[in-house]
Amino acid sequence: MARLILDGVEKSFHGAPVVKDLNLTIEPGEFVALLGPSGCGKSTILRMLAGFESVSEGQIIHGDECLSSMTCHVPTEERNFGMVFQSYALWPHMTVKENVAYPLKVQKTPMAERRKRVKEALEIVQLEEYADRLPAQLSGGQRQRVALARSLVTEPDVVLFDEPLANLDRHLRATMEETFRAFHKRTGATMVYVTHDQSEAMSLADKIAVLKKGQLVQWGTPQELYATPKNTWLANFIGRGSVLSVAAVAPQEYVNGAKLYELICQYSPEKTASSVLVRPQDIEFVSSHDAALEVRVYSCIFRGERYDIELTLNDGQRLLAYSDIPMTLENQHFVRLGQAWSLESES
Ligand SMILES: Nc1ncnc2c1ncn2[C@@H]1O[C@H](COP(=O)(O)OP(=O)(O)OP(=O)(O)O)[C@@H](O)[C@H]1O
Repeated sequence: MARLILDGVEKSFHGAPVVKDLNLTIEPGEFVALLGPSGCGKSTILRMLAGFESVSEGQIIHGDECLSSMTCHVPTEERNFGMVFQSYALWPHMTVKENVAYPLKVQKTPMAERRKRVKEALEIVQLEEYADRLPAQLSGGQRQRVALARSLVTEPDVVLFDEPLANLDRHLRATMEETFRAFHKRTGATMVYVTHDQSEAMSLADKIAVLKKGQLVQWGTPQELYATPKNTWLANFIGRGSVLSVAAVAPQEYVNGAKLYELICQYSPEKTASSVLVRPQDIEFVSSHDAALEVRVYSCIFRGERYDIELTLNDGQRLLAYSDIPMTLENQHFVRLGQAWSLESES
């Protein structure tokens, strides 16, 4: 197993850049998500990793081998990468076991070894009993598990996933996330997973590369992205919370409750302002007016385990808080904010 490095990778189509100066080092066995809105270049990056696309600049290195650069290009079939697509891409006329065996057939693996590996792969995705069925006789989740099994029979160093859960319903997605986690643990392969769903990326990946318009916005663990997002765009994209305009403060630092109270009170739209992220769990409803903000209830939504309360500050800004009990619209309350994270303005 080897490290996968994207070093200054760029991609342009007809002169229009879609991936810009991308630098990522993916450690062996890491589960990495490429996350971003539609059109940000995720699939293009995956296609360059797979070898379906060349790079316009920079290089992709795996271990000590150059996979792609201006001067080299290792073809897809020589990369030993597995691939799983949104559309499953199964052969409809082949049974489950024939589909799973297909990459081994192409590699001309001896029959006995082929049987053994197919059996093992079907075991990992818990589809042994379905080996003789055709894809049309399976559910969406089962078809995606066949695609998973097929991606791992060749014992790939890296498995690439392009929105593999996009066609499944919410319940099945949760089950499949479990399958992916188990699959990763069992195989230990490096995984690169494209998604536009932040909760999917957060729950599956060791590290996430968040992309916007072909550019890397932030690269870090899910916990880092949640706790210390770089800018206002990322703060709005990852997790739940409120971005507030406050009086000027240095970016990329935690602001404690007392300081935050001052910054909110000193804020005026005419002066230089900063943005801070306040997570709902850092908002406390209090009875004392002392160093507390006056708010009004704008909306109250039941979420099962709690209520989402949207509050309006005196200057009209909105703040999302949680409550165990419902609150009446327009009622006045006082809140104290425990802390906030200061953000860079969006570039
Ligand atoms: N072969 C191509 N020729 C020209 N433009 C392309 C080509 N492939 C992708 N693009 C453009 O590159 C940009 C990035 O596309 P890409 O499919 O990588 O985005 P994405 O983040 O995966 O989006 P989605 O989540 O919608 O699949 C888009 O503007 C797209 O139109």
